Amino acid sequence: MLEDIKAEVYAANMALPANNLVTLTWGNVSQIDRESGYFVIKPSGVEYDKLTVNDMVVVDLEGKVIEGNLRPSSDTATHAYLYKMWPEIGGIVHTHSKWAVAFAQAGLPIPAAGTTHADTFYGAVPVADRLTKAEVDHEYELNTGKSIVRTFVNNNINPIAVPGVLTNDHGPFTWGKNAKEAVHNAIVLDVVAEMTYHTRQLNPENIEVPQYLLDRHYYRKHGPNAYYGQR
Ligand SMILES: O=C(CO)[C@@H](O)[C@H](O)COP(=O)(O)O
Repeated sequence: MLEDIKAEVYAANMALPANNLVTLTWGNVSQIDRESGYFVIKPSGVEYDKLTVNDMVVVDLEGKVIEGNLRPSSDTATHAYLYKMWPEIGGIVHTHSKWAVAFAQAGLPIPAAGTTHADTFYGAVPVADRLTKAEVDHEYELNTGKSIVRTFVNNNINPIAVPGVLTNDHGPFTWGKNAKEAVHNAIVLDVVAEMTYHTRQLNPENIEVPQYLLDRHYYRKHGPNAYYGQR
């Protein structure tokens, strides 16, 4: 099982540069095996063109390395916290995709400006609170995870309906049932960030998609009555 997940996580990590979501060694993808409680994540700081499936690191939810010779991603504690708090997610992606990072650095959420957004995110993609100096100085990555969950709890946002967030001053995290779906959501997030930036330039008065259209487009793809694509 973990060998299969290693292959999926490796492929998902390689999809980040392939889709222009990262530069250099930025970003990371993981996927959890809920039976064992272990998750597989990319190693820290390894160039993507040098990465191999055997470099993937298996860690437990405390971040302890279970299998692998390399240090796991520096964001491992963020992934672990999200897996602990949200048992229904199976894969997590962090990128530095440029349009989403622009919104994150501006401290702005990405509003649901159209159906492209609504297909994947049932509402605005929120921006988490700026971390305090104390949160950065001590357990930064864990506190990044806590800021994400706090944002969803305090704003009553369902993380399954809105599978992404902008960490303030930093960049996007997305998630899904597995690593592949989390990468899909990361791709959509950056596309809609760029679209929304231009939409706001053209007509800031017309930025929010009406609720009835948000409902139609989201539930066309999600939920028991979904009819998008093939069975
Ligand atoms: O946010 C950052 C750097 O600003 C990190 O998330 C890097 O983007 C990836 O780190 P590793 O996963 O290679 O440790």
